[in-house]
Amino acid sequence: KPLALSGAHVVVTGGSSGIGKCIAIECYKQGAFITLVARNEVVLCISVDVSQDYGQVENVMKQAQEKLGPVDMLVNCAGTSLAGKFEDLEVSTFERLMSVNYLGSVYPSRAVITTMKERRVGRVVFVSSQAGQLGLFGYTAYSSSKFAIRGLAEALQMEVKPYNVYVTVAYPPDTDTPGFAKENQTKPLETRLISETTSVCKPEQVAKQIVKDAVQGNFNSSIGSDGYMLSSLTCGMAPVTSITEGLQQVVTMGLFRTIALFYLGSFDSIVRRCMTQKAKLETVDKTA
Ligand SMILES: NC(=O)C1=CN([C@@H]2O[C@H](COP(=O)(O)OP(=O)(O)OC[C@H]3O[C@@H](n4cnc5c(N)ncnc54)[C@H](OP(=O)(O)O)[C@@H]3O)[C@@H](O)[C@H]2O)C=CC1
Ligand SMILES: CCCCCCCCCCCCCCCC(=O)[C@@H](N)CO
Repeated sequence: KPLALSGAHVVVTGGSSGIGKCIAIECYKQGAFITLVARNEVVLCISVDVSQDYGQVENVMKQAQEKLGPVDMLVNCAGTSLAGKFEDLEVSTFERLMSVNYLGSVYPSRAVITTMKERRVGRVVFVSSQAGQLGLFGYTAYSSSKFAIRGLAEALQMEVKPYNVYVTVAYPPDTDTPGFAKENQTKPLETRLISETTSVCKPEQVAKQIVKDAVQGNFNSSIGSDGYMLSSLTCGMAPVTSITEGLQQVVTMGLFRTIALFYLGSFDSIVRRCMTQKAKLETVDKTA
């Protein structure tokens, strides 16, 4: 049964910018009471780093529940990205992305889940990425933190389903946000060229889709035809929301794997081309 957003209490982490901000606005439009959680302070916002200390996060959730009542829907959207070759990324970057993207989703969820189970009401939304469905050049640190979210979500969904609590994992493509602009400042050429396979989405559009899927209790939330293909192809042992979804996965699997092989071939050739290009430039530099 869909969750009625009118009068519901929705907590959005990462709600001060980009996709999270748009999700908050979308839920507000549908009549929900909103708590925003981020480090910077904006309207109606509680300031906390979601990845630092569990006690702090638990406190923030308590505060939010005292003000606006029990949380009906939690959207874990706080996250960050840094692209670079494996050998160029600092080890501390791996730790930071895992903290913010993975633990930053564990803490808020852990703080609200007991009440959701008791009330037999709730939605927990995780914002992964298309880069959480396949590993790409430049995303050794980012992709792993986004893959981790999927494992968490699958295990949690199996635990809480009998309590009428539903988990959604969203896999957005590149989306036009301040975070995306920042990521692009240091993105390797290979990563940029490969990512240009899919077009850049508007955050409002991504937010609308995520809210819709969360309200309906869909485990998977994706956007566009490549998003649809990726989700179908990588369904693995993910929970299935409807018979139609399951049938579609079964029927399309072979076809989508075939298409994927062509994409993989083109990604490898992009990487190879960039490598020979760089080698050429280096010999030119040396002879000059
Ligand atoms: N834009 C894109 O191309 C895509 C983004 N995504 C994912 O969507 C989510 C949102 O991305 P986007 O809108 O681009 O990001 P932005 O960088 O625009 O916004 C990130 C939000 O997260 C908050 N945040 C970051 N770190 C922390 C922290 N440690 N504690 C609390 N809040 C934090 C920021 O607030 P503050 O700085 O105030 O703390 C801000 O509100 C991320 O998880 C990202 O990985 C997925 C696919 C594509
Ligand atoms: C049948 C198979 C179809 C295959 C299509 C494959 C397309 C792959 C493109 C992946 C782009 C990566 C987006 C990462 C966005 C992100 O999370 C960052 N921008 C965050 O800032």
